[in-house]
Amino acid sequence: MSFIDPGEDHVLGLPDAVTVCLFDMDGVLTRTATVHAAAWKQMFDDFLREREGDSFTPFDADADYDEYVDGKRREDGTRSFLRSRGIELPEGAPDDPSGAPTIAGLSARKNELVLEKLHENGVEVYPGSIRYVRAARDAGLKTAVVSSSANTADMLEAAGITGLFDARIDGVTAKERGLPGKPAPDMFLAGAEALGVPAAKAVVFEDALAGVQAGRAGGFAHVVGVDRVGQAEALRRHGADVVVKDLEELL
Ligand SMILES: O=P(O)(O)OC[C@H]1O[C@@H](O)[C@H](O)[C@@H](O)[C@@H]1O
Repeated sequence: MSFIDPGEDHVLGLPDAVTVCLFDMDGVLTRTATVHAAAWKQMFDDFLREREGDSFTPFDADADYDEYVDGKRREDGTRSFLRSRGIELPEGAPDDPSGAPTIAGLSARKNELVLEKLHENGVEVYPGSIRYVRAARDAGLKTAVVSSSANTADMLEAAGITGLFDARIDGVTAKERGLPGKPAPDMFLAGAEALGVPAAKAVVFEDALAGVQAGRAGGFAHVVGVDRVGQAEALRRHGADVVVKDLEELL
């Protein structure tokens, strides 16, 4: 276990070997996990109502989101929640109409809803996280964003924080390179590789259960769980070495 003695002088709460920080985006850097959760709920509830009538059991934007959807690539999230309800749909094609009863169609509808909500409300950051990223860079560490979202580049741009990262591995690059999504470690490993280090020199910052699981599976030097929703124990169980409510706590 890589518990860090708070009495020792570790830079930014990290083991000495660490030279690279890999940050998840939604829920770690930006306040967008709740936007995703709301879009998933609207999409799944519309689908379930249509399929099962008004007595359907709604998608739980906390429990179902955390367990089946959070941190995963879009289509993986769609498949994973439907499977939890015993529903198997055809994969469909990328140009399926939004909302069509296929994995592609429902995933397209979810993205439409996310983009609508972000367009209305903009993208907010967690100021403590941004201070932490700046402090890491000032301390000479390299930084990357590793997010399952295919909207990562636009979100970073909308939040005005693109320039704070040396590399980006996201839902688009994962698809291009055929990388399996979180909880597989491949996206984080690609992030470390992009910055020229092995996993043993990199730290993962994650708020999603699938994300800390990916960090643990990749053999990273340290996995920091960021608990925004009161799931500290579950984050530890899935692989976090330490859990904080905000990265500010590590400054
Ligand atoms: O639909 P997008 O923007 O490609 O994002 C995919 C997933 O990206 C993850 O970062 C979020 O935790 C999920 O909620 C989201 O669904």
